[in-house]
Amino acid sequence: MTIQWFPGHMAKARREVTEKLKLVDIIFELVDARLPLSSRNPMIDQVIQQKPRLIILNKMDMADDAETKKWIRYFEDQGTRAVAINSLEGKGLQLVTKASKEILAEKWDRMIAKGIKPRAIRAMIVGIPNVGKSTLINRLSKKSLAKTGNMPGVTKAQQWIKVGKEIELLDTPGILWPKFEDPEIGFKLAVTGAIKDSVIQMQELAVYSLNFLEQRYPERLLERYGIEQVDEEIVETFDKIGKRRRCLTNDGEVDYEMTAEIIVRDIRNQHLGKITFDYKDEMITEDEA
Ligand SMILES: Nc1nc2c(ncn2[C@@H]2O[C@H](COP(=O)(O)OP(=O)(O)OP(=O)(O)O)[C@@H](O)[C@H]2O)c(=O)[nH]1
Repeated sequence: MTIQWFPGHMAKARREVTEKLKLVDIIFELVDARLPLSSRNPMIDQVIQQKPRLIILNKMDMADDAETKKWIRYFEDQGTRAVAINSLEGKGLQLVTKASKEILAEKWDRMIAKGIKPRAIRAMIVGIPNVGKSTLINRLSKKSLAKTGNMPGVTKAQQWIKVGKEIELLDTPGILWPKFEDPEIGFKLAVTGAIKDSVIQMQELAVYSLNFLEQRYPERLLERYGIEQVDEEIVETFDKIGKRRRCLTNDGEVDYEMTAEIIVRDIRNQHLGKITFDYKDEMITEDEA
């Protein structure tokens, strides 16, 4: 699957994030809990440099809980704090405040030791499209609608949202882009809805998804579609699902496009349960390779 991306947009987005970097104490890097690596911008480390960072695995309600735990451990082993939340329902938001305070505790202590009055922690959300940035900002701003004024000394007006007493969040997130060139990542982004369907080849995506489910969640696949076993050739399983779902053309042949759409929709609507598409073991093997 080839998906276009635009280096011009990428450079502009990067510039915007870099400009705002100096306004904040910490970056909230929002990722999709179903794709904790594939939904990251591959240049993120260079973009945010040494700025303290909290990785927020959003949409935890859609990801495999056991895998989410492993991912949090993975990031923390690498020296970056990580928390899992559900922005839609506002679950886990207190972890964001707690972790931010812990990450910045030493810096704040140093400020206090120098006689500087402690102030709210300033933060900015960055993440790829569709990862839930606006939902999180809305959710946090609902808790406290009061917005602070523009920051003095900043030419461009920045709106800050107060999150409790302890955090001030920039009201516009930084948008970064995923790594589109890798077809595997393209499929993962597509099946989780991060890429518009109009640029996706649905049948290819459904075949990728079936192969993935066969490897990782075979029992769910069999149960959902009432099939006894997955065939060696995934196309045959595809065929069976089409027949089961009565996705047929006027001549009684399986309508592959319709079947593909059903499979992808079922995954997105969680009819196959909570699924994580990035696996820590697979990623570690890649890293080590
Ligand atoms: N299930 C679930 N859905 C979520 C969660 N957070 C966001 N969403 C949904 O994900 C979709 C994208 O959310 P947005 O907040 O628009 O994402 P964004 O990162 O601001 O997207 P862009 O504006 O494209 O950059 C929406 O349909 C949200 O309702 C979550 O924690 N759980």
